[in-house]
Amino acid sequence: MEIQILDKTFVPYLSALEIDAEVQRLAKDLLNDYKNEVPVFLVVLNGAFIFAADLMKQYTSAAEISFIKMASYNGTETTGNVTELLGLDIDLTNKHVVIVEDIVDTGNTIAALYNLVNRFKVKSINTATLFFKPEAYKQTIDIKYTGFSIENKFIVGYGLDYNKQGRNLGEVYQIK
Ligand SMILES: O=P(O)(O)OC[C@H]1O[C@H](OP(=O)(O)OP(=O)(O)O)[C@H](O)[C@@H]1O
Ligand SMILES: Nc1nc2[nH]cnc2c(=O)[nH]1
Repeated sequence: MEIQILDKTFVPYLSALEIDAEVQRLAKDLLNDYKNEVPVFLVVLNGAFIFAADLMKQYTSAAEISFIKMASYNGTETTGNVTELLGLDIDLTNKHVVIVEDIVDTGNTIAALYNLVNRFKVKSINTATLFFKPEAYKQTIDIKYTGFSIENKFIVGYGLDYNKQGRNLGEVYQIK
């Protein structure tokens, strides 16, 4: 069923079951690749909060979890200007870092995060994102753990907002 958020209409795109299956697959891949390490999951607020909670519950091995708040979107458009709103509170030296994002779109946010994380001498850095928009991506950084590769249309739900609303939807909707 269509939904209305503020001035925009959205149509159902991915069900809670489909999302859950993909989160499970990503957790399995991460568990397999980091089985001999204690990775630091760096969760990018706000959008990644639901994905990160579900992913971390299924990452049943030793890990550190920390948060950073970045923002660049205003409505459905990127401002192209990524700002750090809540900084890093841990030392990443010698750590295996996994950035946890809800969505990689233009890649501006990921590029800014890699610059920030690479200020430390980290052992490795990778990204786990639930959504990836290949047609919008402008960076060369490899996104190793990708859930859904989606078309270049605005989505909401499961943590992702439209003008601050819609984050609490359990399913994902696409703009009509
Ligand atoms: O690849 P990009 O074009 O940079 O887009 C991706 C970013 O956009 C969203 O954040 P937003 O700036 O909307 O902040 P939010 O997480 O607080 O919603 C999303 O959570 C990513 O961090
Ligand atoms: N809510 C939302 N935020 C985004 N940030 C970058 N792309 C998107 C998108 O499609 N939806």
